[in-house]
Amino acid sequence: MKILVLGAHGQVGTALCRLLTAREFPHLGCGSDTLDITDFRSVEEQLDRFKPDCVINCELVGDIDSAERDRERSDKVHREGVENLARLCHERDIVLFQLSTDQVFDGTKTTAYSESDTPNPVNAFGRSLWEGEEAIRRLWHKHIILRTAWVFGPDGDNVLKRILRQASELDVVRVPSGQKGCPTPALDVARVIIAILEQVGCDVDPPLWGTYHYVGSDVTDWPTFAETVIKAAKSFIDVEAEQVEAVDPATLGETTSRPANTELSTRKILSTFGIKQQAWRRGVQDTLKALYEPATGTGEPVR
Ligand SMILES: NC(=O)C1=CN([C@@H]2O[C@H](COP(=O)(O)OP(=O)(O)OC[C@H]3O[C@@H](n4cnc5c(N)ncnc54)[C@H](OP(=O)(O)O)[C@@H]3O)[C@@H](O)[C@H]2O)C=CC1
Ligand SMILES: Cc1cn([C@H]2C[C@H](O)[C@@H](COP(=O)(O)OP(=O)(O)O[C@H]3O[C@@H](C)C(=O)[C@@H](O)[C@H]3O)O2)c(=O)[nH]c1=O
Repeated sequence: MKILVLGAHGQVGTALCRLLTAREFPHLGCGSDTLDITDFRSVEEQLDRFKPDCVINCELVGDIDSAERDRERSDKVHREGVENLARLCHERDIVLFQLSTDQVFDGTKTTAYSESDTPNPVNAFGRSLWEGEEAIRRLWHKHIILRTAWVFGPDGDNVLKRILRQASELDVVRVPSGQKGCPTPALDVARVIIAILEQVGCDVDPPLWGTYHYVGSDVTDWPTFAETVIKAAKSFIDVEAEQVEAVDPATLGETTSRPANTELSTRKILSTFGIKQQAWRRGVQDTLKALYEPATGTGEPVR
């Protein structure tokens, strides 16, 4: 199977390309410098040049606050770009693997969201990704939409790295209160993508196309995540921070509302593909090793 990875220089894209190389999958990774998803002509040309069997879209523009400030940009990448991609994949019979987000849900549920729960995004970011998902469902049945959340890892920028920066400089690490979710190591997302691809590539009957959730176990909040990171980091670096404080998100510069609870259920991915959730705490250890012991960290921890 020949694979085209879009967003190849991001957290998930980097981990994925590394794994694809290690497992000898023929693939091509493109960053925004080589392929801008909003340049419809270039996307078409690249598909016709490389002729992939599968496109994995790991693109993401900005974050939740920047998507709110520049809705047009967010719509262009997450909705229009994805819609175009789905149309082109349909025309060429290419499997489309799209990553999506917990932010499609409104957070009012008190238990975990399953794939059959109806999305109701509360911010522009979640809305544009949800509309991108819907375009795929409308246009091309040979797709996998994989929703994940709170992604962290050694590559790119993320909350874990922000916490480490604060912890090495300040006495108190401040993180947002009032949000529950499931942190997910980027490397685990990459492994899950490959595990799914290996199975959908086998022409199983009934077909396994559709929407799935994968997140790390178990559900937590930012203060608990920060405490875990700081405790683990003490084995690797000098840590100043003695305390984690949960604060009003607005005081950290958050200008956009986030859902209060985005716990995602992973029952469907387990029952369909046999993919088990991994503990995010393990991912914290692995990430710290990859950051501070790069010579011993292979990027693919042994489980
Ligand atoms: N990060 C998270 O917490 C979560 C992520 N996800 C999903 O996982 C996926 C990967 O996320 P993650 O790896 O963290 O994202 P990153 O922000 O780390 O990487 C996204 C990549 O997308 C590329 N990109 C942005 N705009 C364009 C464009 N117009 N054309 C082509 N490429 C573009 C950027 O490329 P370049 O660097 O070359 O500019 C960037 O490297 C996303 O689809 C996202 O929806 C879901 C839930 C949570
Ligand atoms: C800038 C800053 C933010 N924060 C807060 C803001 C936010 O509530 C939390 C997480 O920040 P993030 O940058 O991950 O962004 P945020 O945009 O909240 O997170 C989301 O990203 C998108 C892509 C998703 O799909 C979600 O699953 C989720 O991971 O950290 C700090 O604690 N310290 C800081 O210095």
